[in-house]
Amino acid sequence: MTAVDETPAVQDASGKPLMTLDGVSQVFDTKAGPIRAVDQANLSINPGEVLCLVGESGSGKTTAARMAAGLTRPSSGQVMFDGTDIWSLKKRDFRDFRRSVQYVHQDPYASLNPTRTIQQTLTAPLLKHGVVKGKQAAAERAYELLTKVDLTPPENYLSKYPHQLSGGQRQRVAVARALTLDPKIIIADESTSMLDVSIRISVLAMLGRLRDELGVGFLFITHDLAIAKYFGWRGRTAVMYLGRIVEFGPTPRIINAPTHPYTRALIDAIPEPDPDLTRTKNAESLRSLEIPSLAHLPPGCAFHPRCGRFEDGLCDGDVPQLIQVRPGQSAACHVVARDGADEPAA
Ligand SMILES: Nc1ncnc2c1ncn2[C@@H]1O[C@H](COP(=O)(O)OP(=O)(O)OP(=O)(O)O)[C@@H](O)[C@H]1O
Repeated sequence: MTAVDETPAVQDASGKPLMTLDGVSQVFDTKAGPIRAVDQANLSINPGEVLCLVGESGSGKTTAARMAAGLTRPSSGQVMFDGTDIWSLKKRDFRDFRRSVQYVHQDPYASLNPTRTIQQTLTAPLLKHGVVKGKQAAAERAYELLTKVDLTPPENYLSKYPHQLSGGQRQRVAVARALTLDPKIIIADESTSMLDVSIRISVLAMLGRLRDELGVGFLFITHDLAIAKYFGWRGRTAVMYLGRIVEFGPTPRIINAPTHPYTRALIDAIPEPDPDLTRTKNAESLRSLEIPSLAHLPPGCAFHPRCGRFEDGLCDGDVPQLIQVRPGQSAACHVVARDGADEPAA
């Protein structure tokens, strides 16, 4: 088994991922002391690829996504886009980068301007960035975008305000707005978690269609592995725990053949088992349900106080490194590193 400094990436014909997070960390000063919300994360997104970031609340998903979007600057490490560190870009190039990477929030109600109609919401960025010339062309494009996100007939929506729409409709408008600037990557941050199940499924289906039709890459953030499975099956998934990536690999492997005890526990915790999800032979036993504070991380593996496979002296010593455990799949677990990963079921 070899240590991986960089998460192995499926690359495009040019051989380069579109975006990489290269050893990025984010430290926040809090009342309880400094916390590492993200600690030396390596991730890459290839053109048109879905990369899912999965973990419980507080694991650092949003913090990582905000760094990827250029909304916050990492405390250390680099965010590379098209081969360049985004924080070394000149102002105009940085603006272009921000256009290329669009963020869709969990709560569109908070991100859509309540005083703008849907038409104004969609035409403002088109006109501001000169994507189209003139109000008529902008209105036509807004019409097309609403059709793309299945808000039809568009004339029923263009003059409405966000509060006149349902949650699912607002989320579709937020996606349409993200599409106004022809992004190369969409960061979808728990973007369906506030929706009822049936609406969530229809919004996910719409996003999946856009993923396939537009060839846009996704950084797809969710606490729910079943949703990562649904949306990111052909992509890769990174599992985060307390600021660190603990397992990474092709989504089918993460779902059907997880190796890290934390990933296995997440799969066991899915309340209504998806019949396709292969359950680990024995449900992963946890010693504790309590998540440690980022301000007082346990020594060694941060998961060790909860882990059923904890070994005294092994797991509470050094921080485990993310190492390759199967081709394309890596995990940060001392026990898996020592014993090797089981062969996945055929
Ligand atoms: N600006 C900030 N200042 C201080 N602490 C922060 C800040 N932003 C996030 N944190 C802390 O960093 C940790 C990671 O937060 P983050 O929002 O990235 O996690 P998450 O996995 O996205 O969780 P959730 O699903 O609840 O959004 C949390 O402990 C959070 O309280």
